[in-house]
Amino acid sequence: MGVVDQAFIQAQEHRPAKSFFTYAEGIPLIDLSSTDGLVSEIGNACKNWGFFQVVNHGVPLEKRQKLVDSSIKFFGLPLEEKRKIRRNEKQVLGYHDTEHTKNVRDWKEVFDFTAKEPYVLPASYEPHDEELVELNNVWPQDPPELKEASEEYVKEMEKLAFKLLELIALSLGLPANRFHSFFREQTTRVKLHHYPQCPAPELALGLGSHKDSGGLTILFQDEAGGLQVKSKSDGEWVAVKPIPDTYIVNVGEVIQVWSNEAYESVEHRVMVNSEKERYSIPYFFNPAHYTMVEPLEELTNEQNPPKYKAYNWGKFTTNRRLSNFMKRDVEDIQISQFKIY
Ligand SMILES: O=C(O)CCC(=O)C(=O)O
Ligand SMILES: [Fe+2]
Repeated sequence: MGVVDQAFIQAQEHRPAKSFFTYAEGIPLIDLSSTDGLVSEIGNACKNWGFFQVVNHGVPLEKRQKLVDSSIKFFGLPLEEKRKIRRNEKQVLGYHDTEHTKNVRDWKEVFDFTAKEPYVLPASYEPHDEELVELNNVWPQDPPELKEASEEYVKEMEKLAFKLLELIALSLGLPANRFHSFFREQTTRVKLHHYPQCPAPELALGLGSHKDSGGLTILFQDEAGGLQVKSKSDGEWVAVKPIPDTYIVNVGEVIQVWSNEAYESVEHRVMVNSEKERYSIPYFFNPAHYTMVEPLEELTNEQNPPKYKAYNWGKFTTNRRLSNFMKRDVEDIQISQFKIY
């Protein structure tokens, strides 16, 4: 064993280059308060990048700060304290410090909660098992304000999520509310992330390269930075510059499939830093568990036939969650398994 445990070591081709602090131009910054051309700006950003940042997003800064502050307090507790609300295979909400992405351990600790209680999911990913589970959030005793901060935060975030969803629908030439019914019941989740300083940032990643599998992700990252996105134009990793009071938005694989690949979900990862720790909070806006995800009829035709077979969102996410939780011998489930060639 070297400075960091073997479980964290990325294969050579996944190790981060040293270009951490060079922020490339490109990731669009969109002002949500503008009335002119907003829909086409969103459409272009989704098409060309799959990622964009938004300002004037409507989420009050103090609500976010309250959650960030309570998250810092929580992660500052001794490990035994945090492990009292430890997540497990069945209870997927709570604290977790051994998350894996593609079978390599991530240099981070997390606290997961659902935006809508109860969180309803299939009991297993086996296709014929119809049993469901209903989960509720588990809050730590300390800090006591974490629960309230989280509950207030998700109320604000939901407004932003629906606004973005409408803009995306319009940009695809659909009615603004085209996606709403999928989100009437949701499996929306939030993750508080803490990426501690890492003695070997050239060998490990805070979060390995992946695509988000759900609907939309709306991410807060603090000023430490570290998020990188794989550019669609040249395949290079581009760092997303932290800009105060903005959110980073990316389309997940569910939108990729609904849009029949008009919008693609893009790979991203998090680099760690030997000097600075980092906090981030992704909000994963996800449809109801029973949603059958498939290309929308309006967006397909004879020239552009559906590129995917329908799949069940709940089964998909339940399967994927298991790989995040532990190292498995099998590869993670991928939407490419539903691709029609
Ligand atoms: O921490 C971040 O900046 C990114 C988080 C992320 O990509 C994820 O949790 O899916
Ligand atoms: Fe992600």
